[in-house]
Amino acid sequence: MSGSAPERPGHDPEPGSSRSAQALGKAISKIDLDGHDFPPSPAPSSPRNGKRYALATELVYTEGTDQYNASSTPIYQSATFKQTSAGGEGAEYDYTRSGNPTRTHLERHLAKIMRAERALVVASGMGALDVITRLLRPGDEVVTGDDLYGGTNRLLKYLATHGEIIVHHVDTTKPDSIRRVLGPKTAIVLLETPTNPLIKIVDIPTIAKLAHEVNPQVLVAVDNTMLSPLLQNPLELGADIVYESGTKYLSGHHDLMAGVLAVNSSALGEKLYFTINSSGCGLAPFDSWLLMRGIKTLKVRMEQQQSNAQMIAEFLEAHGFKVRYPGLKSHPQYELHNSMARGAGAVLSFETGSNQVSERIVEAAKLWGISVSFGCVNSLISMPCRMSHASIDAKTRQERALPEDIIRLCVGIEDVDDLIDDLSRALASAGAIKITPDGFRAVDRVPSAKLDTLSNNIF
Ligand SMILES: Cc1ncc(COP(=O)(O)O)c(C=O)c1O
Ligand SMILES: N[C@@H](CCSC[C@H](N)C(=O)O)C(=O)O
Repeated sequence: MSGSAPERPGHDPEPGSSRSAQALGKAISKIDLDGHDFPPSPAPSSPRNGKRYALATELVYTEGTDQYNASSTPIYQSATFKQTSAGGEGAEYDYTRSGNPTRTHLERHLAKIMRAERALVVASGMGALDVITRLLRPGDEVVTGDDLYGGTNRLLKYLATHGEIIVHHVDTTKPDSIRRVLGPKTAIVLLETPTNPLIKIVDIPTIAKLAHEVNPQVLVAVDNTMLSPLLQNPLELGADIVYESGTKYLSGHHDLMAGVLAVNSSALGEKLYFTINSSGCGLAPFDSWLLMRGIKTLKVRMEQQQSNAQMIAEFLEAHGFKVRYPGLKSHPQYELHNSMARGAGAVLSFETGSNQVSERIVEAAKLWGISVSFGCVNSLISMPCRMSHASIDAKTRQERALPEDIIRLCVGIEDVDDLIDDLSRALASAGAIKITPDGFRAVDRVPSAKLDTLSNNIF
């Protein structure tokens, strides 16, 4: 029999028939068979051109230029690169401080996932902030928050003391308090959101717009360490520079230190690169390789950490603790956070009303390691005022209403029931809970006057 098969409603054309070929042709006309719409990976220049894969795919998909097609980009553990001519013309690399193939591969991969024109990697998160602050000149002003990572506060204090930089610490949850200090001398507005450790949310789009209106030269820099590019893209919210501690979620295993910077202006990217090359803080080849490896599992790690964190936050809140976590509807800036981010992250904090009780909880926990930092696959517990934020003096901590008893939980990927059991045991043995007919409740040690002050102060 010749000719096409008769059309039968509800049935697919027979495979191999010309009708089936037509249907296939129609379907695949929508498919970019040669992949022309997709940028190579890592994208060499502007990853914003053309079609993009979903982030989950982009995180793991990379193509290198390795001569043996190595699946994992090799570690170019070499300080120098031989040149083919005395003038070194045409050579991409000469010296690892200036550039290294493993680092370049990582930077291009990061530019793609951070939706940036250019990404740069340095030796630590503080190194990244240091590179940004080298843009400042004596007399310049920086506007920043009153709840900041301790190390950030320390570097800014150093610059104020030794670098003739004027630093304004204001409540960045209130754009009006930023407006009041913005002026012609403002060079950088430096934001953290959620803040570490009070988990306050800062409105990046409103503040960026405001700062650029008052002074178009202002650079809005956002520390995105608490969320990572998986959950928030500050460049798309109006920031000029985003930086992160790669020591945290991006690497995920607490086995390296790294800092990441990303921008959408090539001129700004060149300035930052100039400082990195001049000061020699570029990330080493081995750490670049290790960070590249960590990034591939960012999504699976972060999703598990975040879902564990949500359950732990709800557990603590349900038992009467005052919990700070943007995944809780009780967070006063829940809506604002969700307007900017795709998730709440995995860092939360809570108070007990007593330094001694907090100390006992931290020391009684077993699965929760007593450690600074966050973003690791293991769960961590800490008292910020004694640990990560100890470099902020006690008087300043008090002025900024940083509760001394605050406990920070940085949730890992373990089984959530094990984490909750371990925490419950620690709460019980520290005397932080009392038995009730329905189970247990937090012992209320917070004086009501203090609670009023706290609720006026966002919480
Ligand atoms: C929010 C935040 N930003 C920056 C840093 C600095 O990163 P690093 O320790 O990699 O220098 C940290 C922690 O150290 C941090 O918590
Ligand atoms: N001793 C260190 C403390 C690092 S804190 C690391 C991390 N940002 C956190 O918030 O836990 C220092 O003085 O910097």
